[in-house]
This record gives sequence, structure tokens and C-alpha cells, in this order.
Amino acid sequence: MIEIKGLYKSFGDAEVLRDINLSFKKGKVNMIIGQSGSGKSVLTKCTVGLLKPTEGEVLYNGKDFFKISEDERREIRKQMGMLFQGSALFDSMSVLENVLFPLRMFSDASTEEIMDRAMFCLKRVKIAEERIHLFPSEISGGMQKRVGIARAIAMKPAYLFCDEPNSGLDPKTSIVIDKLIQEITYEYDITTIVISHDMNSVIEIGDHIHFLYNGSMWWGGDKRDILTTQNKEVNDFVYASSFMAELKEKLQ
Ligand SMILES: Nc1ncnc2c1ncn2[C@@H]1O[C@H](COP(=O)(O)OP(=O)(O)OP(=O)(O)O)[C@@H](O)[C@H]1O
Repeated sequence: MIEIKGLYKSFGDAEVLRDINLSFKKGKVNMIIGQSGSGKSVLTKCTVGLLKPTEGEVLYNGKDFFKISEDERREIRKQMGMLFQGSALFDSMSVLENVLFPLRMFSDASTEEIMDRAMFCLKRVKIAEERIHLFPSEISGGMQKRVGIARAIAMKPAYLFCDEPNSGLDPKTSIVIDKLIQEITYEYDITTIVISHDMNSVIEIGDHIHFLYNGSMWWGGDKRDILTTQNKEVNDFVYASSFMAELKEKLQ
């Protein structure tokens, strides 16, 4: 579990996060949603230690990431898997080499064990063996995301951070990728954190949803609560599209 306590972040005079208190639960898909500029990325960067909060604590199993030793921090970092927006695969490496990369960098296992792990991860995300020698430019956007997920879980992470995992994908492929993230979260008991704008994703896979508004933790709940909450700002976000607004009218 990750807990954020009394977190503030300012850049110069601009306070972009204020008094954030929340927890990201183990074995659940924890979502951070909110309008553009609400502070989702800054909060995530503070959570993974890329940015130091101005005030407050980021606790990994009770230990403040910013107060522990560099060795302890390295151990926590090793347990973080990242799925970046746009997949961020290495173009010059094959699918297999992309998944082998973190294992070769950070694992002490033998060459054979590393290969077995990479093959297991690729199989888990349903990449056929005949595709593993292709390069990212030779596979579809959906497959690139699958490879990104395989790479993110290669080191058996306890924490999985996903930044807009289905940006650029068609609605059907988006659901497949969302479901894959959810299955992996439950199967391996990972604390998964997903940043998203996509209401379909929120409703499909959001176990715990944290809504940020102008740098504050405005609302929290699950995927059922978010459709029925009376919170104005959450409502404006959820029902922003004409499709969702129409659906709401039909349901009333
Ligand atoms: N390094 C920085 N220096 C100064 N201001 C920053 C920096 N990084 C982010 N900000 C500001 O912090 C605020 C929150 O930005 P952030 O990127 O977290 O928003 P977001 O919710 O992730 O937006 P989006 O959905 O568009 O990615 C914005 O006003 C942004 O300009």
C-alpha cells in the first residue's frame, strides 16, 4: 500500500498540489482522474520520487520514501513497473529485447532465467511467439501497449504506474488493454495506479477513484459512486461528453 499524507507541491510561488491525503490499495486498480492541469502528473511524479514534495509524506508500507536511505529507495524503485503514455518502447530493439531490457539491467538471474521470464511475460500479454522478433514500428498500437505491459511486469513489480494507458487506441482495443491491466493487478496482487481522462476506463476498471480538482483531492469513491455522486465538479467531469450527458438523462 502507498499512502500520501498532507502532501503539498509548489513550483516557485505556484502551489500546484495542496494537502493531498489518500491511499493506493494493494491488489486494486487505483485511478487518478481530473481535468487537464489538475495535478495528476505532478502527484504521480511525487509518488514515484521523481519530484520531491514541498511538504508531506509518501509512505511505502509505512516508510517515507523521502526519509529513507538511498539503498532503501533503490529497493522500492526496483519494485515499480511503469507503463508510459505512447508505450515508450525502444524503437531499435525487438519486442523481445524490449522486455529483456529491465531484466538485463536490474536482475541478478541467469541468462536462461531472464529469457524464461521475458517469454512468460510476453505470453501472459498474449504476444504470439512468431511476433517477438518484430520491431515496435512493425506492430499495432494495441500490441505496443501489450509489450509495454510485459516490460512493466518483467521485474515482478509490487507497484504498477500507468500513464493514460489507452491513449491513441480505438475503443475496443482500449477495453482489452484496460482489462489486461486489471487482470494483472488482481493476479499478481499489485498496487496499480492509473492516470486517466477516459470515463470508459474509470467505469470498466476503477476500484478506487481519486478525483483531483485544481490541485486538491476533491472526491474519492468507486466506479458506482462516481456515476451517482452529487459533487458538482465530479459531475461536470463525468458528464462532460454529450454521450454521457444523454445517458444520464435516459437513466433519470
Ligand atoms: N516542472 C514544473 N514547473 C512549473 N509548473 C509545473 C511543472 N510541472 C507541472 N506544473 C504545473 O502544475 C500544474 C499541474 O500539472 P500536471 O501536469 O500535474 O497536470 P495534469 O492533471 O497531469 O494535466 P494533463 O491531464 O494535461 O496531463 C499545471 O498548472 C502545470 O503547469
